Amino acid sequence: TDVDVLLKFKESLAPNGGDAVLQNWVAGTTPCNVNVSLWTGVICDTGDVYGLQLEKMKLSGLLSIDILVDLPFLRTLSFMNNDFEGPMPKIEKLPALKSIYLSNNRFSGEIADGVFKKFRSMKKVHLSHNQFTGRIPTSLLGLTRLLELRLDDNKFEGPIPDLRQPGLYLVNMSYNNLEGPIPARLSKMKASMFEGNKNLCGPPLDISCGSSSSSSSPSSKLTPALLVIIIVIAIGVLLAIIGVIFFMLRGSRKQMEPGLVSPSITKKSDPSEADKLEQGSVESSGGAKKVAKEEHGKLMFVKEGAQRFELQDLLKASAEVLGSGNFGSSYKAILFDGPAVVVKRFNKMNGVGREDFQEHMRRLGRLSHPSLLPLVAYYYRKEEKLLVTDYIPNGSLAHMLHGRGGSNIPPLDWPTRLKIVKGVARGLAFLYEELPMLTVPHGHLKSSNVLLDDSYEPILTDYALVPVMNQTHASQIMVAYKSPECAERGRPSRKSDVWSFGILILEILTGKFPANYLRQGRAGTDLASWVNSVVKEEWTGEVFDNEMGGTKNGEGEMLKLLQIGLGCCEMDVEKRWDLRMAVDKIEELREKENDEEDSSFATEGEANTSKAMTEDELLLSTNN
Ligand SMILES: Nc1ncnc2c1ncn2[C@@H]1O[C@H](COP(=O)(O)OP(=O)(O)OP(=O)(O)O)[C@@H](O)[C@H]1O
Repeated sequence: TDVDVLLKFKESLAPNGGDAVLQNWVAGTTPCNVNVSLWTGVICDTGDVYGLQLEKMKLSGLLSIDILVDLPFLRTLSFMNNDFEGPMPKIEKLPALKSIYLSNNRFSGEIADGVFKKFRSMKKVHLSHNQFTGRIPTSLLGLTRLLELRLDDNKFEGPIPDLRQPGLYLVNMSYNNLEGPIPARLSKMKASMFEGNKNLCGPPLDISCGSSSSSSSPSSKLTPALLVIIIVIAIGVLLAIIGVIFFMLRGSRKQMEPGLVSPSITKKSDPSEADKLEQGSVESSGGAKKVAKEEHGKLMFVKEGAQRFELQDLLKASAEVLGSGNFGSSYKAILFDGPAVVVKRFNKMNGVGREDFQEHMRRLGRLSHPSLLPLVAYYYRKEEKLLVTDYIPNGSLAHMLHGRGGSNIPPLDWPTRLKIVKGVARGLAFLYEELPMLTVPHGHLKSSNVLLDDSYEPILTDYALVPVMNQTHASQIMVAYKSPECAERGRPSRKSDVWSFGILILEILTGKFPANYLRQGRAGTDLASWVNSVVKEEWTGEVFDNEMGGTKNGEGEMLKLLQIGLGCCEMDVEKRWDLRMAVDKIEELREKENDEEDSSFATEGEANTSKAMTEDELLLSTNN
């Protein structure tokens, strides 16, 4: 049974730390109750074991995943962020897997070329940050449904196989010893996905492949006989192409009826999107179909220990509209015998397949940090998605900064504002660490998405949603996508969230509301002028919110925070601080100045911030 298999697996992990972390894997109990997982790290689908997610558990030693062959519904395995070592685990024994995550361990050695030969549905292969050597297995070429391939930070060598999968949208080969041309299919990916290699060439890198190939095949080798053969082959190929085009034209003329032609064209032009749209209904395995049926109309709980309720309970509960945001509406619902929860209804996620959605929600469900609002449950239907979280009564930072109106709630003082910035910084650092696969781990950091608890500690919400967003909407709506690099080049970077954080810091310090700028389409440039105005005012000393109390002896620290904000708001991504640096500098801040001046700040920090420039340079850089 599943229990026997899992217990055997636990036994294999026992000397590796498994006993300590898998304490509730106990004989006589069951791992799954329908879709609710009762054993740590087990993912359940309609009572079956669908996956294992044993991440960041300090597990070490060898990993014997071949023990798991007797779990017929096993489709996903993750052992990321542990300390496993030894050769590539025998994943080929589990050919039904759809995703395998082994990143951030100490696996080593060569991977057999045929390892991926038997997989039919493999979509995600993550092997980053290990010590794999040798060539990249060419059997990856046969994974027709592959979406994500991460091999970065290993010691792979030789050429990159000619990957051509249409749905492949994430590839990271950086920091290996790879060489040769980058396959044409990958030429539109970010250059950073290939950096740190010995000898890769061709787009997206700025290194041309020309010189090495011409030196290896000098023209002197082209004897007249060889030339004749090449010409004959070329003519043959040309004739064949003309023939194919001729027949295709004849065929398509016959079929050219509008209603029939357009759907197939749409599907072919973006197979990954079509694939995603159809997931859930096209799945051929009985298991997946069963899931689709069972889950229909069901709330899926991801937070351990959360009080359970049904969708019906939510519908019956008294509800209050909290607001209508960019994604849809948010409601507060007070359950009959339970807590108040917030239900956020998303209408911009329609392109996401059920499995991708579930997988991401489960990942979010496992995140636990005092500065993050935990996801409690989700609801998936093709046309509609709901996310359920706890209700936080104190409202948002946006409300506290800009919406107190005539109420007698006092304005936030400097120590509280600093506490909020520190909490946000820690939450962001946690997201960056836990979700290294996301370019923008938060994606939507703004003051209405920073809620405040009773003691004004910040709680971030609406984070890490980019992977389940419709990409067009993500780029139109999400705050990180309003960063200058997105406005200019249409692409976010690892520092786009830092930019949003910088804007938030400036908002907290100045009390001004950047949302007016964010709403406009050309936010990158409009916000640049806002930052610019902040910079100008700093020089006249009027930049800080005059409602902010508790500033006595804190002005120096406030100024430092302002510099951090500006360092995060650098238009130029290269010059912009990275998150780690911002977080470290924020942690050093105090409410009041000490007598001894903190010199470390001035050296490293100022060298990189706008503050180190003259006013003219500053205005120039923010105008760019
Ligand atoms: N869990 C929660 N507890 C209390 N208030 C919340 C909660 N989640 C959201 N809110 C508040 O409800 C209001 C609506 O939130 P919603 O997330 O729908 O929109 P938004 O944050 O204004 O915009 P966007 O859709 O771009 O995130 C906001 O004022 C927000 O601060």
